[in-house]
Parts: sequence; structure tokens; C-alpha cells
Amino acid sequence: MIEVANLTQDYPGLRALDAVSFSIAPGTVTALVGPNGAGKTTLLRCLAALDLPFAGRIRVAGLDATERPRAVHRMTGFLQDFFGLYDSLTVEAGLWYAAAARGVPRSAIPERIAWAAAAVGLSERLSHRAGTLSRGMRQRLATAQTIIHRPRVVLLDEPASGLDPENRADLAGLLRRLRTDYGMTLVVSSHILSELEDYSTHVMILRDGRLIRHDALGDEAGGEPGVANDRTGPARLLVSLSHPTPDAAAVLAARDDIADVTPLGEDDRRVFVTLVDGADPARRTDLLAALVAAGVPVCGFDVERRNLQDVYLDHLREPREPAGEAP
Ligand SMILES: Nc1ncnc2c1ncn2[C@@H]1O[C@H](COP(=O)(O)OP(=O)(O)OP(=O)(O)O)[C@@H](O)[C@H]1O
Repeated sequence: MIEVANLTQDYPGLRALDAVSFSIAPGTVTALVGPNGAGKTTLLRCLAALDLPFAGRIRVAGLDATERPRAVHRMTGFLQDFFGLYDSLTVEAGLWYAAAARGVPRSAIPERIAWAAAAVGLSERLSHRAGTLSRGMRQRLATAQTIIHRPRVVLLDEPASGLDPENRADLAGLLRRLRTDYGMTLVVSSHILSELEDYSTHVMILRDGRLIRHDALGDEAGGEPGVANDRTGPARLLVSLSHPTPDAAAVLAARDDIADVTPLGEDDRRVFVTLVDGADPARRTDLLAALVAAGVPVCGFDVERRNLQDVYLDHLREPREPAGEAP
């Protein structure tokens, strides 16, 4: 759905994006993360065909964003981190304006307003003026305006910032539905990694304008839902015992599929076991069966959950490459 090749964007004296290349499949939600100043907003603006890149190529649903920006605008919804609303317009009038501006046929606009308002939970507030809405309600209205033309691609820059937990949970539910019910392709930039993990299928990490990771998450990666696992490599298991026993160490030492055993704490009741090919569930079943057969009192046995934040911090701890410079 989105193809980017060697995208490079410069501001005076600064290379904000440095030869970024990736491809995003339809019907996915990509979490776009990275430290402040990494280039996330710059990338989203280029994808939305709002900025002309210095070099490289962007195709959205087969359309070249540089050659056909208007066509890209029609199939894209972009919620900017700082959005404007017409405060004197009612919610309904604001949605009408957004629908008309994005090319929704006049006859279809009332149905679209009803749909978008219901999607963001604003159906009861159609007659309220935007200027009287709370921060969370304003965000809902801006989101409804972003999706009112049912774009195929939705780009959201920090959509959850400033929202309370209930509004954030509602937003997460909406983003999930846009993908599952309407097949939209979403790219969501945020610093709230725990929430991105709830609904994202992929993660993209930018640092200093470079793409340092782009990968599938959880079940999309052939792993377990909600776990930001790497697809390859050993899995770490946390094995808990109801009471310590030397039998556990004996069973583990006798196996050749264990790369490492690290006690957690000092009471010998919890150990991290690094299992070669541990991503394969059959390996884990085999180990558990061996422990139980040897009479080891296992009361907990689970793959170490590495969440999106763990993966993110691991990547950011890697040494930096020299920064690119704008000509
Ligand atoms: N209009 C501009 N003129 C000059 N420099 C800019 C401009 N916009 C962004 N930059 C610089 O480009 C770099 C990337 O900025 P960008 O806003 O894309 O990062 P970001 O990852 O979205 O950051 P944040 O998480 O803080 O929103 C930063 O160093 C920023 O200062």
C-alpha cells in the first residue's frame, strides 16, 4: 500500500530523513516510534504528500506522491500533531466542511457525518460548537474529520497526546476497527509505546533520520499476540518453582537445547532459561514435560514478555552511526 525508496528530506543544515526505504502492506497498523527529532513528523508529512522530498520516491496505493499529490490527498487521512478546528462551527458543520473538502459527494455527506460521529463517540454532540469542546472531544472531532472520506491510508501524528485514559482506550478501539472493519492501512506515531502495542501489527523505529528497524509484531510475526518478539533467536522462559530443588538444575544441565540458565533473585525458585529454538512451542512443551517428569515442582512457566518498549530501548542502545549531513 505504501512504498518508499531512498526517501531523503533536508531542512537548512540538517538531514531529517536519510535514504529511508520500506514497504507497508495493506490492512496493517504500523507504530512509528523514535526519539524526539528522529524524523517521524517529517516522514508522515512526506507520506501525506504535503512536503516535497529532497530525493527518493513515495508511492501510496500505486500513486507517486510527488507527481500526483492531489490524488494521494484524496485517499489519505492525516491527523497532524497540531491540528486546527474552526471553533465557531458546530461539530456537524465541521464534519460537513471536512467531507466536502475531501471530495465526498454531497448526497453522501449526511450518512458520512453520522458514521464518523458515531465512530468517535460524538453523535450526541453534533450541535455543539467546536470551541466549547474539551481537549479529548476536540481530538475526537479532528479524528472524525480525518476519516470522514474513508481514506485507504490513515496517518496519525501523536493522536493520543493529551488524552485521558478513557479517551486513549476509545481511540485505540477506533484504530483497531478502522483496520479490521474497513481494511484501512494506518501509520501511527506516538511515544506511548504500551498503547501502540495494543493495536499495531508492525513497528518502525527511526533514529537520526534513519530507519533502524521495521518488523512485524506479535502474531503477525508468527509469535504470540501482544508480544513484541523478534522472529529469530532463542526465547527466554521464566520458570518458577513452588520450592527450590536441585533436581531442576540437574534436568536443565542434562539438556542440549538450553543456551543459558540465569537465576532471578537469590532464593533459587525462579530462573530464566534461554531455550535454543524456543520460539517453537513444541520445544517448550518438551522442556516442561521433562521438568514435571523429573518431579520438579513447576508452578510457573512462561515466555519472557518483551514488550514494544523493551524492543525499542534495545535498539536505541545500539551504537549510533555518524549522522548524515545536508548538503
Ligand atoms: N520546518 C523545519 N525547519 C527546520 N528544521 C526542522 C523543521 N521541521 C523539523 N525540523 C527538524 O528536523 C528534525 C526532525 O523533526 P521531526 O519533527 O520530523 O521529528 P519527530 O521525530 O517528529 O520529533 P518529535 O517526536 O519531537 O515530534 C528535527 O531535528 C527538527 O528540529
